[in-house]
Amino acid sequence: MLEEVIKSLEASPIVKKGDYNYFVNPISDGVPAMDPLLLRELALAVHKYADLNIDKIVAVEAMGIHLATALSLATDIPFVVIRKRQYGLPGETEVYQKTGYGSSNLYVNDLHEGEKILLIDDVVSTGGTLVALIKTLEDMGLDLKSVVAIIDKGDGKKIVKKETGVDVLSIVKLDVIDGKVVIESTIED
Ligand SMILES: O=P(O)(O)OC[C@H]1O[C@H](OP(=O)(O)OP(=O)(O)O)[C@H](O)[C@@H]1O
Ligand SMILES: Nc1nc2[nH]cnc2c(=O)[nH]1
Repeated sequence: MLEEVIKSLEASPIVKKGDYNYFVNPISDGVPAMDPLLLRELALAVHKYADLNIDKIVAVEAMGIHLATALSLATDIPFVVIRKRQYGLPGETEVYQKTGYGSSNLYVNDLHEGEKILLIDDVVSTGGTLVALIKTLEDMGLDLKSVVAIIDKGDGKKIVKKETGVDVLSIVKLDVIDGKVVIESTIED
């Protein structure tokens, strides 16, 4: 079921961001172009393995948005985006996000105490983004039924588990070794 996903990830070029080995892929960058077959494989895999007894899908800007959109169309569940833009709307919550190569603020809107959600992002790597978001969303009283990071890079998922106790659902586990993406396992193994 994940043939296109694996083929595409193994072909990812690596670029340096300082010391950080950053793979470039349609799933996580929209570059090169995303083959709809690949997007469909991802949506089907999340549909199959995630808890979809939820009120909302919650996407992290930018590269969670297309994933949330595909899942929303497949399930008829609405989605909301955690943005990098501040709106200043009532109840807006700011979250500081630090990755292996940068940082920014994220802004949570239209999520309310007691709602059941699925949080989705493309990659977990240092865990900085998901750890900060999980802590904030739990503090807000949200019920995180599933936390999805399509790609678990390095120790990403392990770090999130250690810092928050949450099991991230990932579809592919990979690492960058000697300048290449190496797939270590998939959810189908
Ligand atoms: O586990 P971490 O080290 O936090 O890395 C994961 C985060 O890095 C990327 O976001 P980025 O901030 O680069 O934004 P983008 O989605 O706009 O590309 C990715 O989309 C995740 O949100
Ligand atoms: N595309 C991409 N996104 C990331 N987010 C965190 N690490 C990475 C990476 O290596 N590549």
